[in-house]
Amino acid sequence: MAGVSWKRIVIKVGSALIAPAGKGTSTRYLLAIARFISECKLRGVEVVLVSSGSVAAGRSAIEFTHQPLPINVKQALAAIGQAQMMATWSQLLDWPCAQILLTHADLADRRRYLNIDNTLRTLLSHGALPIVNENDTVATKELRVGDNDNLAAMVASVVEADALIICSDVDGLYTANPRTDATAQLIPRVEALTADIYAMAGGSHHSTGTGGMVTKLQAADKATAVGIETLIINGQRAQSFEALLNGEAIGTLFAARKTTLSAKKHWLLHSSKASAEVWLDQGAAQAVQHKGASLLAKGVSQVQGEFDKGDAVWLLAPDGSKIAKGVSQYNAAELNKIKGIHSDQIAAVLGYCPSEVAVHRDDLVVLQGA
Ligand SMILES: Nc1ncnc2c1ncn2[C@@H]1O[C@H](COP(=O)(O)OP(=O)(O)O)[C@@H](O)[C@H]1O
Ligand SMILES: N[C@@H](CCC(=O)OP(=O)(O)O)C(=O)O
Repeated sequence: MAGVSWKRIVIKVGSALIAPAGKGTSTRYLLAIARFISECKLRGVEVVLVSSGSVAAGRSAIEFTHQPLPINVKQALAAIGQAQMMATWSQLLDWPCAQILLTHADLADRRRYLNIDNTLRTLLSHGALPIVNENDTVATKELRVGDNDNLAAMVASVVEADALIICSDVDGLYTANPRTDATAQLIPRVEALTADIYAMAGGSHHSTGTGGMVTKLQAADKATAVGIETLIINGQRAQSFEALLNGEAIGTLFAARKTTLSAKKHWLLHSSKASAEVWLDQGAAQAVQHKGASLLAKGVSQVQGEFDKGDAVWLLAPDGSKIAKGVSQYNAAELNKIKGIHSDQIAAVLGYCPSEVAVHRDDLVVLQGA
């Protein structure tokens, strides 16, 4: 394990640690985490904290009996609790704490993404501690990441962290949910996020948690894919942090994969939002998947969903499997008109031809295993 030889880390802290009683905030577990953060910073490691807990913190102010909480109520509680959660961290840390609230829409927009990147790096270079959470009060279903495990992986990718440390209320990934299966065994190291590994993960057992182990595996998948090693540790134990500082093995370590993707392609793959689908004919699917080719309008057989020029879209093989994600040079209506035709006929059909290709190879990522 790399221990404190890391240069930059992202630490994600779940609601169960911030609000062990299910509401309000408590320093019970945060004290050891704050000490760990301070020790890392003193040793020259840059730290970004992704902290959940605004909804749970807000619950101390207003009592709601409905379960699950309606979305508008969660948004109201987040608005109350975010300030309380930030204040609790600020009390425990001798460093300037900077609040960063993000939605998926912010990360999916290339310009906003670059601004987020700049702000985070500026804060780090000035010794501040960025504390990131989802902007729950403004995020609708379509705009949100939905859970802070995946958000933390995206943030780790933005700042090109060496490690993502997910602090939860369980020792790591077990072969099954240890709360329901007494025979479950802790897995100390995972080399690849296979279907067998995903099959081990269950949901959360408490009402403040989002996603349980499933979203932690998704986060590990995202982070390790871009070369960031990921750890799930028990943030309720102070010993977890002592072990990390001593470079001892703890929790579950997900080994980083070797990556050759550019930063732009990382963004495209993990942060850009794509919902529309562009279906390819067999020849185009082969060329995109195996020959590093751009997608020409001629190879497009069907366009499903709405998108603008510059939006990310999924590229599908004739059997409907997703083979790549790319930025379209045309909006959905235009691509529908020019699908199946040669590039030199685009101007005749549309009256203009801003691009010879529908998706340029530089703006396209082929999915691994596709
Ligand atoms: N295979 C598994 N190994 C470990 N924990 C699991 C597993 N499957 C489900 N879980 C559950 O996931 C929980 C942690 O996720 P969650 O409650 O969302 O925490 P957090 O608030 O830290 O994000 C554990 O407490 C456990 O109940
Ligand atoms: N953004 C939400 C937390 C969402 C979330 O992922 O919670 P958790 O599973 O406890 O990390 C909040 O601040 O309450």
